Amino acid sequence: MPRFAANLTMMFNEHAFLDRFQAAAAAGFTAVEYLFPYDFPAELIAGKLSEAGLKQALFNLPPGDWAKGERGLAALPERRQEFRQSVKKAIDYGRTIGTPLLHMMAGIASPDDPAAQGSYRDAVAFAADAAGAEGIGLVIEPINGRDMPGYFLDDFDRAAEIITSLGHSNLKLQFDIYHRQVMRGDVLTALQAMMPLIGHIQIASVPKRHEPGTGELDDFRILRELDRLGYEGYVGCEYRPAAETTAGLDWLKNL
Ligand SMILES: O=C(O)[C@H](O)C(=O)CO
Ligand SMILES: [Mg+2]
Repeated sequence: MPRFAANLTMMFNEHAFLDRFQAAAAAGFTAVEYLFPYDFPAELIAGKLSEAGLKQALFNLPPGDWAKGERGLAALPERRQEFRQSVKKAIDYGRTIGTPLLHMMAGIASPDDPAAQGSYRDAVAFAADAAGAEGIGLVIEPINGRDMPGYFLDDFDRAAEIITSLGHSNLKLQFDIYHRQVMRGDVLTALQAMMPLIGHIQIASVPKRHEPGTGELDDFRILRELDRLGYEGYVGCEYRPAAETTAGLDWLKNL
């Protein structure tokens, strides 16, 4: 079975964020991911990882003003300077925390807008170069429009084309099984076809985004397929527990 990373933004919400590291370790996780560490000093996050004996799998670049509905800056040409500062901040955090991957969100913009398209491609190249210079990988993730209306990167094939055409060795796809099923289905075929491009995978049940094994997909068959396909990255558990987090972990114990 693949290596799993607890998503501390979605899971263990019974605890304050900084206490979730120990809670995840106590529940048997060896790695974590989360959206944003920026409310805390990077050194404090690094200390929590070390105390809990956890590996960092991934976190996101700053998204702009999340509370105001911003979901990334890369496709917003008027925000180029702020975007470039966000890349530096994420890399500074990544250097201190020790993450192998950073996820760059695209932003709320029309995928048909040529200015947004140009801004996004330039941003991906800039961020991949900057992260690569530090030995860090960059992933981009198609996100479905039901959960995130107006999100620029709303198509797996377009994400694959950007990755392939830009050709950065550290630029990979974040394949969220939940989003794939909501957007397009055809999960196993897409995983097989895109495996050379995939740097990170996430899982949650569809449609409720709860624990794997509680939705319309045979999540456990998909996880076995990842083994067969030779996937060696992490699977991020980016799901909202249906009830108390540890009470919902039988799916992991019974794998
Ligand atoms: O929502 C998701 O699936 C993404 O993984 C993310 O990082 C932004 O919410
Ligand atoms: Mg995701």
